[in-house]
Amino acid sequence: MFVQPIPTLRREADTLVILDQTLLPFRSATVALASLEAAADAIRHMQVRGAPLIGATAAFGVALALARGRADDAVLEHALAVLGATRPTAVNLHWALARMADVLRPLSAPARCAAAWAEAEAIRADDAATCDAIGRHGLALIAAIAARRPGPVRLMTHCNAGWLATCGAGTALAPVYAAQAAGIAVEVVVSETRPRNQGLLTAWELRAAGVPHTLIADNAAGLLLMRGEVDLVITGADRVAANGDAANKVGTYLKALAAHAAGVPFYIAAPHSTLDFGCPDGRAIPIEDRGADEVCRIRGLAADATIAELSLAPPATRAANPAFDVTPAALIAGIVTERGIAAPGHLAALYPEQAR
Ligand SMILES: CSC[C@@H](O)[C@@H](O)C(=O)COP(=O)(O)O
Repeated sequence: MFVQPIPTLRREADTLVILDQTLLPFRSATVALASLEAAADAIRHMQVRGAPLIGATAAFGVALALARGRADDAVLEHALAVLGATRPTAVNLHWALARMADVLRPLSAPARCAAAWAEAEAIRADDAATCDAIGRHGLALIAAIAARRPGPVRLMTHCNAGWLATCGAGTALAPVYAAQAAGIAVEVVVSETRPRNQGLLTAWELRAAGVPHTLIADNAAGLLLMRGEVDLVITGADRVAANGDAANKVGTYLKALAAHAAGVPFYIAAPHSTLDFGCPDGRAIPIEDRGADEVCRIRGLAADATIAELSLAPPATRAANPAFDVTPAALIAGIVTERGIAAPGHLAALYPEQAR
């Protein structure tokens, strides 16, 4: 089982201790969240991020709400509503809250608090096990390429779908860590992922794990794919529709298009909590619009080692910031799940109970 070098979240007494991802890759620090509002803010402001981790944090957010006073219906429903409105695209958020609601609604108020902590912890543990299973299935893709030719397998990814985004090994990076454990050489091409630069988080975790990697500007991905410098692309997802269309961090679609044109297989790695059979196709997936500030400003480490923010654009520049895009199923070679790899249109066969 993959062990996170620093837990992305953990319960400590009646608080939730998270690794604050807004400080990475510059500084690694944890923060203790003690209330519903603190948990909701941590999700909104991306102190925690990545679809599975957002879901787990929301589950613990419900426990925090119930631990702070009365655990009656009004408190529970308020917590579910506040957390449910934090970020719109990752369906894991709604999946986790629905799981909490199913367990907690039938209980009496006095029984709810302990049950909420227990269920949140179960969601955390399930996610860790799920990531390991995704790693095992994705490893087969990497091993097949390694068996065909000498040299390291060259894998491209986008955003951060590693351990930082989950409670375990990650989704897209779980096969990379599994390959490393199996002694198969892998090199990862990491795209920067403007505007929030989650690719820098990927570079940070790969560096710590000793996995060779190269950071590229997002716009360099097409050239590398066209030149045959990449063997396969694997990204995570925030929501996969019933037909296999997959929403992920903005820029994923362009990589899938370029991979398709270059004949390079493009895979999505996603757990059951990311599958939304209620969405018939990608057009029904809500796309988060974040503030223009994220496009017009940039954070970095200043010469005095403080984290500094700089303006990139002239004042009052109008900027749009759609945070996700949708890759059509036709561009996806397969979806790597904890139950195996499915062709995008065949997810229901792997998850009949969810598809019903
Ligand atoms: C295992 S995480 C998969 C996705 O959640 C990830 O690729 C992504 O898009 C994260 O977006 P973020 O905005 O950083 O939460």
